[in-house]
Amino acid sequence: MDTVTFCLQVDIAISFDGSVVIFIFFVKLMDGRRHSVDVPISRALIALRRVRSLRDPSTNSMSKLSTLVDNLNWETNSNNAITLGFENSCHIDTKDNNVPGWSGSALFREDEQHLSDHELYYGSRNCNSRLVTPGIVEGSDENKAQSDRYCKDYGDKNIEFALPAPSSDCMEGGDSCNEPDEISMHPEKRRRGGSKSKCKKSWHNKREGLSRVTAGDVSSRAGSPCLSMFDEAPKGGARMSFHRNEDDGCGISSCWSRSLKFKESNLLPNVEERPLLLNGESLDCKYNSEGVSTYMESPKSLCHKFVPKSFDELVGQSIVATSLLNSISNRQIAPLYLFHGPRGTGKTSASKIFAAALNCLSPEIATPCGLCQECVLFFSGRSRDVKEVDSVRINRIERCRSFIKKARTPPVFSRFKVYVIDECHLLHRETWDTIMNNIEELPRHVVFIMVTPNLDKLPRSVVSKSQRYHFQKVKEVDIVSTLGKICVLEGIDFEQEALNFIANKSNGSLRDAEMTLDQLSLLGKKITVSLVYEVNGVVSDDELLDLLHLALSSDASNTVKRARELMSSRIDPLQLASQLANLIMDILAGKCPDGVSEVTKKFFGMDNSEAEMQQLSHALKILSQTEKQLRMSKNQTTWLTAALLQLSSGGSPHDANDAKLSTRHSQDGDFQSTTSTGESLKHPLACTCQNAESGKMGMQDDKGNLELVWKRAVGMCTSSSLKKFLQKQGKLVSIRLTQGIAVAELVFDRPDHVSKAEKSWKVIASVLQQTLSYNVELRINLSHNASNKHDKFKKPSFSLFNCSRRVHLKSQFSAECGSENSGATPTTIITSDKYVETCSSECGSHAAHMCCHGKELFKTIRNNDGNALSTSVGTPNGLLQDSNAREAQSGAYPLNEGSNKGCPSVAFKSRSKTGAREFLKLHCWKTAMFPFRKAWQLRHQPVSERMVDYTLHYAAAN
Ligand SMILES: Nc1ncnc2c1ncn2[C@@H]1O[C@H](COP(=O)(O)OP(=O)(O)OP(=O)(O)O)[C@@H](O)[C@H]1O
Ligand SMILES: [Zn+2]
Repeated sequence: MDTVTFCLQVDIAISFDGSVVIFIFFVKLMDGRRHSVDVPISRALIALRRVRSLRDPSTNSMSKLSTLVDNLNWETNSNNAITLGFENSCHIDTKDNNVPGWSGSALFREDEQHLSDHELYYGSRNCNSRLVTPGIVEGSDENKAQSDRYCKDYGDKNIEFALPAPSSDCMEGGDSCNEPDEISMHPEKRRRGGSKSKCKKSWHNKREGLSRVTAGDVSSRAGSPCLSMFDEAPKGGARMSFHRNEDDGCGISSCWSRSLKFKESNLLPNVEERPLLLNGESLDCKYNSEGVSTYMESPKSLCHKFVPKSFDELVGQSIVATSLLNSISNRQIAPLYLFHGPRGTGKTSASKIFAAALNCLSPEIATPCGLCQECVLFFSGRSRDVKEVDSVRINRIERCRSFIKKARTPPVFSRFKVYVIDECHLLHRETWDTIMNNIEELPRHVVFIMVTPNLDKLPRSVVSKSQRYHFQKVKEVDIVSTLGKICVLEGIDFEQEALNFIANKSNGSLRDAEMTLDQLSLLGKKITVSLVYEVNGVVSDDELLDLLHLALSSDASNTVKRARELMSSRIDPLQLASQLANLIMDILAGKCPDGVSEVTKKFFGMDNSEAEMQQLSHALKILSQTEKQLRMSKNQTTWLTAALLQLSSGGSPHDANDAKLSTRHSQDGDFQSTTSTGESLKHPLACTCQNAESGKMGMQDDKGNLELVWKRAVGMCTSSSLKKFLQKQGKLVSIRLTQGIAVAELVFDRPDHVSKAEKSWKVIASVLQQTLSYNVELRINLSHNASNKHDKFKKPSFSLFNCSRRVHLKSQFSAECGSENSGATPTTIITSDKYVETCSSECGSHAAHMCCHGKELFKTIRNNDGNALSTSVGTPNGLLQDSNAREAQSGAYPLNEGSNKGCPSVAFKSRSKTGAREFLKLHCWKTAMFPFRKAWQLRHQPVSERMVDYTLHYAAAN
């Protein structure tokens, strides 16, 4: 009689609602070969019965689940399957035969009476496990109340039915390979109680030899996500274990804090169509009461949704990606990695990808595959061996020690225990010390990935001992193409220009770009450039250029108007300053932004002269200083406006009618090229405006520069005696820029030298003007040392004063000054504030302000705004006669204030652009006594309290 041999094949599965199904098949043996491995059903039952041993994670009590298991209801159905149901409404049901596998955690819900919510680890496409559709077994009413209690008690707890994985000890030669059929409450416990058999196969081997699931492993392998894992796993290791998503108290969160939480059911009917790595959606699937998947928790943002999950998806970091991949394939894994670089460039994402890749079981190089169990565990935020560490929490020393202690224990499932410490610059010195002291001794399976945007804040020893990977800013072109892809995938209508603009403004941060896009997409409109401007509170490049042009043209009134207009409604002052600075940098780099008008494109021509470039770089400096000030200021609009008015001070006045910058060239053509001490030497004034915080423009004297300037200026003197005198006795001690004028301070050691120099002040001012290409205001002072010697002459009540003379480079008209004596130094005003008298007479549209003292007559011409336009001493003849400038003479206003003749408003307005504002603080000072009448530096007075300004037409100075 033929004997037909059968064996039992048992498959076990868990359904959508958390019910457990056991399928038992009778398999006929043919030709002495069996098609499946026979496993005694008792073994499977034992496995499930061991659920009793599960502890209540909150109370550590076993009782509740024991009762639960007691309520298991075994039934057979027409498919010869045995259905295991929980009595009560906890039932078992799988909806689709195509379910490739299972491993899930059941979540007991208060509002539902059955195991309503479970988690599923995706199975491999290659998985051959078989599942049949069982009938639904409804639980009886008798135990409803009891079941309710469980549902309540475990409302927030996950019961995880985790598939066994090869013990990580296999790699480390640890103490256990998994004990068959063990059901443990926790991996740690499992390990402790596990078999001591050694399993030393290399991790690499685990990637190979996928084999079919057989009945021998039924209870665990059915639906294994990655079969290769189980080829090396101990047999039949069905495991059920609690998993608590709680912090273990040592600063290690048990899952990726930023990963999508795997909260909901994911027994997807067609997992192949939802590759894990495509986007975050696949993790957010929920099953409703009908078992139909709905997307419950959509990704929070585009950044979230398009978080890169493989090295391929990491944009613009190919060198880093290649290097990391090679280190994995060459198995050269360092204990400490340091990912650093600007924010939003993919460091954190890359650390996760690398962590996943380290443990990925795929034989493919392009890891992580996203499909193997390790990847699935990891990307669902449930890996127990890859953890994100809160850098702030482990700053407590005991926590740090506990963290290190835990790191020593072998991995639960994976090859490597990977700890990612984001924002690691927040770690304290002691924490670093603890980590670094232990890092050498830690087992090879421990890998730290430190992430920081700020390498400078890390201890040097850490930096030098780690494998550093720098994440560069993502290129604009890469950002644009990534945004484009996202728009296409998301069905967002967009203008290419808008994407270009977003990319341009995101400063190399893909995250910033994605966030902007996200925000714009929520408006539900086509993303256009104007929409981007509006939403982001930025102004277009054309508008910026317009403002910059006005500011550089010294068109004060329009600059103020335009700036106010923009800042009142459209843009934050800080943002405007930063945009302007960026624009200037673009101009300096010869980079023309897209979409600007033809006229404005002229700004970006390559033929900007050196002087124009200097003016721009000067403007850039002012803006950068202003930005610092703005951060501390409450009145940002005013300060930015004030700064804009200073932009023109870096060069010659700008011709408002010309789209190009029009700074005068230095007559000394080779001045910039012959200097040798760097950029600041190219133009001595370029470095004089460092001290904006103090409210002064300049006063940062570069000794070498000043000497050079003085040498050159003196060299231009035609009179050899003067040249000699100035060379020997004179010293240029400072140059500072203010309102487009270079205020040069000369000192002499003796009062008679001061007097002598003053007699030649026009020549000195002129040669300085030629050297600097700036309007020059000259101050001739006695040197500090010398003045100390003459302390006896000082009178505190009057102090000492500046004598300043100003030479205007380009103004049409200038005020004039001078004494009666042609060519002689005009007599300095010898009066104090209280003696100033106001004359109410009018000069056309200009009010004349007169002050008298002794023999001198001073007057200040003010326009209707109250701005002083010029000051005169005595008759205008002195200087004009002295200067031989007929042109200037024609513009000189007459002494007779009542007449309009010679006092054209245009002339004065032009004049006012460069210097009028300074005149607001015009004071007349009374000197102490002879011989200090003109040459003393007022040490304890603000330098801005200026003496009478003498102005000289540029031509006159020549
Ligand atoms: N190189 C990149 N490739 C692909 N996506 C990126 C890249 N850089 C940033 N992103 C996007 O920005 C998001 C945030 O990136 P990530 O957190 O990795 O940047 P980070 O450099 O770590 O920033 P931070 O220093 O602020 O932590 C990602 O989810 C992704 O959407
Ligand atoms: Zn993988």
